[in-house]
Amino acid sequence: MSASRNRSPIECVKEMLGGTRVLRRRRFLGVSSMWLWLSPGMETLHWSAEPNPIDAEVIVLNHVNRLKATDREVMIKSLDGVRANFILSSVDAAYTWLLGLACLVPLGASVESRYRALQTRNQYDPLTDQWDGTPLVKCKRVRDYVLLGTIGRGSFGKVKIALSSTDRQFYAVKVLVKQALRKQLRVTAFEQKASGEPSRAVNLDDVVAGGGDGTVRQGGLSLLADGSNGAVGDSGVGGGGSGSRSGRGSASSKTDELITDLIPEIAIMRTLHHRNVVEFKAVFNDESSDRVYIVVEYVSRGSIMSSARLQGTPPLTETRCREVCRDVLAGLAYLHGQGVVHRDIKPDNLLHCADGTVKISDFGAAHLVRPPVGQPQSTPPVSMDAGADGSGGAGAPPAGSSANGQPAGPVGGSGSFRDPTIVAESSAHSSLSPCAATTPSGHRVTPLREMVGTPAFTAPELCLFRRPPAREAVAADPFAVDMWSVGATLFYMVFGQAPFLASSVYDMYEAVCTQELQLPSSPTVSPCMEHLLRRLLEKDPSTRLTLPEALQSPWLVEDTAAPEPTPPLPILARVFGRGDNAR
Ligand SMILES: Nc1ncnc2c1ncn2[C@@H]1O[C@H](COP(=O)(O)OP(=O)(O)OP(=O)(O)O)[C@@H](O)[C@H]1O
Repeated sequence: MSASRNRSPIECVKEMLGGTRVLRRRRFLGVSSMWLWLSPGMETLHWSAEPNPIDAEVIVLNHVNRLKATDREVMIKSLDGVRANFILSSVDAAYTWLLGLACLVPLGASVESRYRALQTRNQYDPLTDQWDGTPLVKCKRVRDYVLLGTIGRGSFGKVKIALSSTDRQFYAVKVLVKQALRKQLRVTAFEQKASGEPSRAVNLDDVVAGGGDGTVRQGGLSLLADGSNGAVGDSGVGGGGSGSRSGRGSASSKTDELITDLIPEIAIMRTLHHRNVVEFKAVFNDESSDRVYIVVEYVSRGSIMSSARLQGTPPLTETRCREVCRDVLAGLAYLHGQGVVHRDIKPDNLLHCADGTVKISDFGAAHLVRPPVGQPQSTPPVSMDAGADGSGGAGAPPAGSSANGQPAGPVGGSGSFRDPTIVAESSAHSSLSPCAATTPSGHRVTPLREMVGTPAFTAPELCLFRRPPAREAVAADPFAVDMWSVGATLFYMVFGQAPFLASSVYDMYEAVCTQELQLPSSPTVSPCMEHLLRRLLEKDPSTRLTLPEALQSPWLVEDTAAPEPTPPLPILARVFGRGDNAR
């Protein structure tokens, strides 16, 4: 029996969300290659020859009255008169799509398969399905999210795909192991002290470890922040959703506030809303398993590339690099406008949706250097150099914090809790609590820690051994570090290798700081792209291309001015019947 026959419908649906390359049969013109994918809400099927399509064709699955698979071909027909035939890469793939689609079309639709009767489609409920042989009811739950398979691994833990039992959509859940976080926050505390930032990290060790003061570990799951508007109750973690309700006292609430506020990834992500930035959904603190769960939008095609190897990765075409670069710069323009430096832009942290849109992910190294544009500063500025002896700066507490360095109440923008179990809400207006400082020009910034991000993509001014000049450079334009990373990422995408190669982390930092940039001879890139790469990878941040300049670079805009001719997409409805391809 082939692999796909063992797949549950929900696994087929997950594959359809990521999309696949297909040949589309056209009556007179043979076949044409295109991308086929399921919408995140699982209501419509789309196909297009182009990534980022504005004219993708669509079938509303609720209108489908016939599905048929024969060998590698899947035929879909709808009551609207739309009919489409797709040839998949294998018989298995065709069966996977048929089985997935069969769950999503009306029960009255006829579903024909040469291979097997599709009994499972009657009254299909994904929550009664199984994942990898385990019934969903037995899978671990985090509140309403049923944790399914692992889709990625990072330094703090795994990233899981999860199904929400409320809206029945997929999400990505980042599982942070508090032990790893605690180590990181200790480092942060040390760095804050070394850099003269007023350190709030005095409580972190106890807080993140849970139970450090003997009162916070109460064996329950709490929602720390969410991105929705609905009221939220408390429930637990466990098989079948029978979690225990935790009686959370003030110590636990305080723990939650501190975790939400002090894990920068959470504090920053919950304020962000942009089509090129992965959307935050919720965060839970599980006191019993020593984990924090961050729920975010599921980006179904995953990373655009893995940079696990420094060289030898198959490169992307220059055209695809341009599309990715446009999306990344649009996302970064938004982030920088919000006062956020990402600091870990690399191919692995750029995720692509089924329709080809690229989203910036992983805010684990992100830093808020100033309030969003247009938002008043809420604390008196502190001199960048103040407190270099570790005394905690000029004595001004961070925004939103009390004099003793504890967060002062809710950190959500509304300033009040909707529900006692919600510690803070996702809000575009949330005020974070950075430790502030001012540049000589009066621009308020937060000192940036050195040695963040990934060495091959890290800007020279963040390299540890160049500390004294680097600090000035970072203060002058803290956002320039992201522009370097965009340059290094673009280099990696087009050449399949990092701009500087080295055999150790130290050598890599040295190469980044001192080695001259050499472009490989193959593949050849356009002069405009070469110019952009060289300008982004300028070692001196004061002469490096800025984001507004990059957005105007000829390489990026040339294609907009004169788009490559693309043949109009054939609309099968015109061939086979009445068309209804409007989105
Ligand atoms: N929202 C998402 N949708 C789909 N896949 C995701 C999502 N978030 C993360 N992933 C996958 O998980 C991998 C690891 O995620 P992430 O980079 O957030 O973890 P991390 O611990 O921050 O990693 P790092 O060690 O690079 O800091 C990503 O490279 C990606 O493949």
